[in-house]
Amino acid sequence: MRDRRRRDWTVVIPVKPAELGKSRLEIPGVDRVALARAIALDTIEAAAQVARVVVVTSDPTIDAPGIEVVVEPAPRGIATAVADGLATIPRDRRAVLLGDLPGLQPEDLAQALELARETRLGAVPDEERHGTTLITAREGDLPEAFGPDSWRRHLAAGFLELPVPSWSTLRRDVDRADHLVGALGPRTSAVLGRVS
Ligand SMILES: Nc1nc2c(ncn2[C@@H]2O[C@H](COP(=O)(O)OP(=O)(O)OP(=O)(O)O)[C@@H](O)[C@H]2O)c(=O)[nH]1
Ligand SMILES: C[C@H](OP(=O)(O)O)C(=O)O
Repeated sequence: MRDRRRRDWTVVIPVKPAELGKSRLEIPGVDRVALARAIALDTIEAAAQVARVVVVTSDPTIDAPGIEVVVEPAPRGIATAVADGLATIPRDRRAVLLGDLPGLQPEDLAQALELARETRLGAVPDEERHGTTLITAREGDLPEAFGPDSWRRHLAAGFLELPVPSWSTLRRDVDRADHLVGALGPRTSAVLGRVS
């Protein structure tokens, strides 16, 4: 029962083609394209353990068992990708998760989705509280505002902060090399030559 209740959320994850993704993540000796792909797949596979997952991408290598893929003809920006994904799912219990959380623990997403039942629009900031990693809508519109300084803009748009702990892995997005700390998913660890 508990598992069924969790999976009644649908999570849209937009993912740029790996060739273009994670452009700020140059690490000497590491294949950036492989790293970008691994980061996205670790995020997707963790999310798929606790929710229905719809990935929007134009990259055929971004796929995993049990997920649905909305094929983008070409990357046209995050807003268009999110809109394409949201258009394919029912208008209740839906969320958008960014695809750059390679240390995501499924339980942390499950906890946030449980908290999201208490508010119409919920959101989780990244550790620096500049960006946003997850937005949720219990029902109705989901007015995303991803992009630079998105946390401030999501709050202004009426999203309420979901009270996840400060140490939640949902808050640990990876944009720069110094963000690659702590436990990481198996694919990202393998590309970096670390033990997961
Ligand atoms: N499908 C799709 N996803 C996108 C697009 N633009 C951004 N994203 C995704 O949205 C999330 C946040 O994107 P960004 O921070 O802009 O890009 P990034 O690849 O993570 O990192 P940078 O290249 O360093 O900016 C990531 O999951 C991206 O893959 C797009 O045009 N199409
Ligand atoms: C898109 C952006 O994410 P970042 O560039 O930090 O991945 C955001 O937080 O809205």
